[in-house]
Amino acid sequence: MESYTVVRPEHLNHYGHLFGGCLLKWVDEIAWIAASRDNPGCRFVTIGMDRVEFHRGVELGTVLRFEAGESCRGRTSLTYGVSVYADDLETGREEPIFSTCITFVRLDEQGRKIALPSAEPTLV
Ligand SMILES: CCCCCCCCCCCCCCCC(=O)SCCNC(=O)CCNC(=O)[C@H](O)C(C)(C)COP(=O)(O)OP(=O)(O)OC[C@H]1O[C@@H](n2cnc3c(N)ncnc32)[C@H](O)[C@@H]1OP(=O)(O)O
Repeated sequence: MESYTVVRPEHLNHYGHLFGGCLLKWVDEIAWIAASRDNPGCRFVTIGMDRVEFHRGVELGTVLRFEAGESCRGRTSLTYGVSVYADDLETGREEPIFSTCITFVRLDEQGRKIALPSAEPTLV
């Protein structure tokens, strides 16, 4: 799944760059939407996020492109890889700025973990 957002003033930290917490929120939300759309009827909660590293500051007005896709499926959990790119609207080029993997667990109505709809676990 692909999604875009633009970095606005309310997303900046006190140094004037994108606040990392905002990026993590977007990444979690977009991966959750992708998992929920790919698995209709399933309720997912986030259980874990892989290594988080910010190697590049992101400026006000930057257009961010998010790419999320399933990378691994277990019994009750599935993992989505999310990559984030900064688009340069002047040149049309884009630069990778962040990536991580997020794991979700399927819950039933009572909040207990339950098996995913598909039969066999797969690993990448
Ligand atoms: C949801 C409703 C929305 C309503 C519409 C509004 C939407 C608006 C916008 C949405 C925005 C985004 C939303 C995001 C979703 C939250 O942010 S949810 C909030 C944060 N998350 C939580 O509160 C979950 C808290 N955790 C728990 O309740 C329990 O850990 C759980 C989920 C019931 C699991 O129970 P557990 O005994 O800890 O699980 P355990 O057996 O150890 O592991 C279960 C599976 O997870 C795997 N696992 C365990 N630890 C890890 C780890 N660290 N890393 C990777 N995998 C792991 C295990 O390998 C296992 O996998 P399988 O082999 O079964 O496939």
